[in-house]
Amino acid sequence: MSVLVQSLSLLGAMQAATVALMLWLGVHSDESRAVRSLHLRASALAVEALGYSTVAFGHYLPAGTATLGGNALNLLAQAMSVVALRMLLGAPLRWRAAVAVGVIGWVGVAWFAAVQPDYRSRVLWGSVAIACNLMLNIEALVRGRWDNWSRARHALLWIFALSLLLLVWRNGMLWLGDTRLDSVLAPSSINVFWMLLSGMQSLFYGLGFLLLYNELLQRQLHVMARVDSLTGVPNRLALEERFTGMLATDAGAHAPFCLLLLDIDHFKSVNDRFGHDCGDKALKALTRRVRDVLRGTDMVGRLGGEEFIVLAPDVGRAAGEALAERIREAVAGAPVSIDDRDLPLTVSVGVAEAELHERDMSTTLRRADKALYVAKHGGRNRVVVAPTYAGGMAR
Ligand SMILES: Nc1nc2c(ncn2[C@@H]2O[C@H](COP(=O)(O)OP(=O)(O)OP(=O)(O)O)[C@@H](O)[C@H]2O)c(=O)[nH]1
Repeated sequence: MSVLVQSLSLLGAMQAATVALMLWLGVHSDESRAVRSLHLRASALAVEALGYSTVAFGHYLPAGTATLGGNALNLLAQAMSVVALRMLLGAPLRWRAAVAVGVIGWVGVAWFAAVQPDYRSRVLWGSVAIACNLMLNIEALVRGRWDNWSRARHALLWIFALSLLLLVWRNGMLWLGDTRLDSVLAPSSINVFWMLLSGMQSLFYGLGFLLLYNELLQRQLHVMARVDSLTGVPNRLALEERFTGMLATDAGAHAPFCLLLLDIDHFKSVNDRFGHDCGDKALKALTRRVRDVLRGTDMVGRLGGEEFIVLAPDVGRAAGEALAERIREAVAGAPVSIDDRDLPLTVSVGVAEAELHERDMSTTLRRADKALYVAKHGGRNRVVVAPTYAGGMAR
């Protein structure tokens, strides 16, 4: 079976153009870094498709166009891809390094094509430039936190490692093998394999890129779904997940932990007197005030409205009550400053120690809520501890 390199180039061009279209049209348009990186990668693929086309139609173009133009387009596409991947990963873009690699790569290729024609040296020079780009990609992938490792990162790393191997194989065959070639268009198994595999590599890289984008998006959504958009603290879902996690640890390690339910007193009057906007700022200020009292292991989150929850690990009923007192005093101790206005705030707190038979947050929350009700009816700005199942209401 014989395959023309030109036919494979045309196939490579069509593959790159198809993946480019998929990346362009497959995501909704917004100004996020991830979408911009995807569009940049799509543009790189479009440039790559042009590069393949110059090789495919090289015979119809003026002499030297396929070599000089094709390599220029290819190196440009590579530089764009490096920046795109780094943008997606949030790594420093290194676009100067990517452009420098492209320019130096192209000057070398042009030198060994026009000034001192030598096909093997030309390929070697171009390969070193491609290898530098691959190393920039690999560096972006392996930097950062290891708990960010994902299937997409592994897949991309494999694709880049195999691309490096392909470069080594091609140069090894050209320098050590018997075949003497003078062009990528010359009919030979080395050229056919090179063209076939490099075309597939850009296809796989495009798909790996999309996979990584998808994973990052899912991660972002996971985080967004657990943050209260007004105050920036964990929301109810995050609190429930943390509670369940603490319950599992508690069951294993027999360490007690407490849930504190905080409710701002007479918050309606803040909204009524100073407006909803001022009320929002008061909620943010209160969150900061509570955070300042807590240890690093405690978690404060917003249940909704003017209600907050504090989850305090390794804290029994007595220590939970003391913590709630500290929070109450910190809030009541000094007014919060909002728009040059000093606003006195107080909170009522219901405290409940989680019990081992409670399977999720709602049961403990119900007991804390009853304690909070008692605190509100006892005059507000106070702490009440919920009874254990066996005992009565504690003060
Ligand atoms: N600004 C602002 N107000 C909110 C938000 N969520 C809930 N509220 C307000 O919080 C107030 C809660 O009022 P109530 O449930 O009557 O409670 P309260 O006035 O704090 O009285 P007590 O809890 O009984 O001390 C209502 O006015 C809500 O509109 C919010 O996100 N922003």
